[in-house]
Amino acid sequence: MTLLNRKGIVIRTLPRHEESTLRQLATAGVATLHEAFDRQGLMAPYIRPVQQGISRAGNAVTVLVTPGDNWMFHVAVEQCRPGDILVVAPTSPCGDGFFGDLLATSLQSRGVVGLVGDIGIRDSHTLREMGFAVWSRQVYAQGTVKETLGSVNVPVICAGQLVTPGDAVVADDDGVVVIPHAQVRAVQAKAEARMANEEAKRLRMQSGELGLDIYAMRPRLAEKGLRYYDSADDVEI
Ligand SMILES: O=C([O-])CC(=O)C(=O)O
Ligand SMILES: [Mg+2]
Repeated sequence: MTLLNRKGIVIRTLPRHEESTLRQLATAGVATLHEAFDRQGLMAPYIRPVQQGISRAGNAVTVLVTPGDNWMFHVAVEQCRPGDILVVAPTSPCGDGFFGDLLATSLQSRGVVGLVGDIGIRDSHTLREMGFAVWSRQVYAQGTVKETLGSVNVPVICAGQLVTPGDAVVADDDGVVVIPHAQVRAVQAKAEARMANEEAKRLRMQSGELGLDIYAMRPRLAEKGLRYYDSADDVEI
């Protein structure tokens, strides 16, 4: 029986990754991991960072919230450990300001590396100042209440992606990617190979070599019918 979007539940345990794995994932970054994961795993592009230049990877602690109600954040904080990242999904679309610097302070004190949510957040200036990394659908000061149960650590759909507690969630300036726990090792290996390959290409491009030649693109472009002319006058009408 799936617990997807079931309310009124807190699961106390989740599978977690080694600190070194999370560090490597954060270094690889969202674009590389998405490619290494067969171009899967990306949350919708409306999820944006409130800061710039920060890359984070963590074990997903999921929070299912009712629109306009941030009660479950306080329940979630207690379940968090160092290296976790909070992933928040409302049961139906809501951009209220569920989260701000006070909750961030609480999460930071437990070693949580950031928050990703299909929600609104507030206190964005203070969040940047305190270095707590946040990715959200919008910044909106609208306050929320504490009346309705949601859940902590049940599977949720966040900005188009299924997130199961313990999945690796990686976020940077390019967006957010979710890698299911069991696939992290394989994706990480592919990402390492891809980074080595890109580094070799980067060196060749730095020295002025053309992508056209590095990738041997000329025959395929010709096959598709691409033609070169010395001047516009030479193009037959
Ligand atoms: O407390 C709230 O409702 C959200 C907030 O602004 C904070 O965490 O600072
Ligand atoms: Mg606040």
